[in-house]
Amino acid sequence: MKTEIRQKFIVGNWKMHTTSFEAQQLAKGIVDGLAAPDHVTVVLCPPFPYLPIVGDMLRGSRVALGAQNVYPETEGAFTGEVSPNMLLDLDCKYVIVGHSERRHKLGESEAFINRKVKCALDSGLDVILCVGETLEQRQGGRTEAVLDHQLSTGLDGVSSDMLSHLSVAYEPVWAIGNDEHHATPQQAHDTHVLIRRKLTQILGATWSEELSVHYGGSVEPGNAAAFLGQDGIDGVLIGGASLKADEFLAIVNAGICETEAEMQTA
Ligand SMILES: O=C[C@H](O)COP(=O)(O)O
Repeated sequence: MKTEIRQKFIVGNWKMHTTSFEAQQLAKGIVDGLAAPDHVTVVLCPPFPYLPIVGDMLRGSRVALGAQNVYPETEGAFTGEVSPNMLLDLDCKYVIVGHSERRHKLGESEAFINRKVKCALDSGLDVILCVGETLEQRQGGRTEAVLDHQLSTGLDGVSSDMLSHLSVAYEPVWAIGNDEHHATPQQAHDTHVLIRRKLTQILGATWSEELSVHYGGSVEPGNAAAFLGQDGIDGVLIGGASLKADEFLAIVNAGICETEAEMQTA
């Protein structure tokens, strides 16, 4: 049985997928099919160019708009970058920071990710900070040390009055979009325990209990309930399965069922 009930999050990260038409249709399919009650937060993170189109589709619905990245300055000579204010101007509420694809494919450093976390929070965005170890790090027994470092540096200097706008997503790099290696719900749970312990050290017990910690890595309709049913997993960050409205909605429904089951046993 879960020890507490935190708001469930179901976040779709479309990564660098869809055309403008597909983005519009996908958002429409999700809005039309959604029956999420208040205790489930649903967020869609389309590519930057499609934020306005998707934002239009989400207006008046229960689905929030999020971005996949942000630059840690409010404005200036930063060719090709997008500021927190621009995201807010497009009605974004959330932003993903420190996704493993940006850490490993685009070389983002811990210090840069920390600047993004603080700038986005200070600007008024809600931040989803991603952390996770590579397969090599896991096999080398370094998972806990890697997560400790990512959390300590990522959250360095974040003031406590901003913490209600922060959540953490655990995404083992080896389990993302990977047909060969999948994390089991038990592995995800065990690592969430490590993360919660580290959050307690950094933020104190009260904030650690308040903060939502999500799981991401090959979540799909068939396994979503097993992940969402784990004690300490408060939501899921979905890549591939968020690109089909029916699959994404099935995962949202798994979140609704898990939360209602928890409410009955609380
Ligand atoms: O942001 C989402 C994660 O990278 C998970 O992606 P995936 O569901 O395709 O494994």
